[in-house]
Amino acid sequence: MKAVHFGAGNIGRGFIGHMLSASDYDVCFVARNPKKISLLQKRQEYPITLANNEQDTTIVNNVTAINVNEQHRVAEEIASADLITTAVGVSALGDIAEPIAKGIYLRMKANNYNPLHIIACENAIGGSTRLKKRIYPFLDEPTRAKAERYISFPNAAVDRIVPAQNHEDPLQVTVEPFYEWVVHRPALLDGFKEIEGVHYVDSLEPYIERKMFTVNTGHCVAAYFGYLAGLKTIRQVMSNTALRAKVRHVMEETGAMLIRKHGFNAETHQKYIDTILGRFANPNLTDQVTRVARSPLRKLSPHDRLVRPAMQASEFGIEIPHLTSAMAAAMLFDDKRDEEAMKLQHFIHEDGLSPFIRERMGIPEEHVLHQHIITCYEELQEHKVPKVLT
Ligand SMILES: NC(=O)c1ccc[n+]([C@@H]2O[C@H](COP(=O)([O-])OP(=O)(O)OC[C@H]3O[C@@H](n4cnc5c(N)ncnc54)[C@H](O)[C@@H]3O)[C@@H](O)[C@H]2O)c1
Ligand SMILES: O=P(O)(O)OC[C@@H](O)[C@@H](O)[C@H](O)[C@H](O)CO
Repeated sequence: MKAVHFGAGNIGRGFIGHMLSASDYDVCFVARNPKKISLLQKRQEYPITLANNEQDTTIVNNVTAINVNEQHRVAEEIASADLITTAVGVSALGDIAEPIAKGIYLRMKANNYNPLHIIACENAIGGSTRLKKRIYPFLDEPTRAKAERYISFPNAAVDRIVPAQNHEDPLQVTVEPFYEWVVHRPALLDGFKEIEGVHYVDSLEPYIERKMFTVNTGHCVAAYFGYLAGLKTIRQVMSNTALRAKVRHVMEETGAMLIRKHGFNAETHQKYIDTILGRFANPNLTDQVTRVARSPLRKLSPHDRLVRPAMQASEFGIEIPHLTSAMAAAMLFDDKRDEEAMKLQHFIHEDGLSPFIRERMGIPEEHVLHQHIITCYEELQEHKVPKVLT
């Protein structure tokens, strides 16, 4: 069985490539970095190290790579693949839509009607569906009709913390021991080769919302408050009693919403939160605050980890003072190396807070959260150091 994976970055090598290879898939990475591509082609394997006390290392094998710019080769790989996965960042899905469409066209022209599954492994709700919407406009009508029959786009949730890497070997990747990959089972076609360790579920929404609104909400809260406090790593943030409490409070607020919406058991959910706090504090993992805070416009967008749980909690009448202040903290993220942070600051500077909250976060003026966010923002701006630290 052959898998084509777009993006040979942290999660691509550190999680998806590893899982696929362990399930006897041959993995072809479609990548951009020429050095990594040439090393993957030459070695056909790379080491992955667990961030535990033993630093357990395994070798991921049966891998190779091609450059995304070699359009014909990419199309040929897709034409003969059984599975396509992506981990390029949700904002980059549009960039890989046309190459994938070209592969689908070639596949159908060659009358390859074996089932093909395309799974976006991004931090987004409905990531594979979004990718499908970007691919279809590149297909002509007959190819689209065949794609409807023989190609499926199961949505998924992926969870494993893989920080930015800094090894002598550019292919080596250190990952946390924990992992969870959940795939929407009803979207699987006959003939799908199951990936070992993946959890297949009939309804994905509870899983993706639980993951994004606990792990990712809590993570970015640690990052945005940590940034304001001048801290560099998530571990440092978690060592600060007040900041750790802040992260926990936010996860408990989103937890109240998730428990109400999905009927989760409160005790089990609390254990889930405790496990995540432990993962963030992992002494063997160094994760930069700026990586976790990256792309604040995406993180503050209406369907992402801050606004969506906040709006849903509001609908249930659940109070969310900590989550509200976290949104304000995100709006103060001004790392000059982050393109979205610069755009965010430019927008707020030129147009003001209220238009930003209305237009980019999708929270209208009349919504109770709108003014609360402004109040929190002004407080945080005035105190510079977050109040939780004083
Ligand atoms: N790192 C994590 O802890 C983690 C965990 C779960 C999910 N995710 C999600 O996985 C995705 C990737 O995150 P990451 O941390 O691995 O980032 P990353 O920057 O390490 O990897 C992304 C890779 O995609 C490549 N890429 C971008 N555009 C491309 C294109 N057009 N064609 C081919 N390759 C392209 C980049 O060169 C890079 O190597 C994101 O959606 C992220 O939210 C990350
Ligand atoms: O990848 P992002 O930018 O959506 O979010 C940053 C981190 O929170 C994220 O990468 C986590 O490490 C990961 O989602 C854990 O499963």
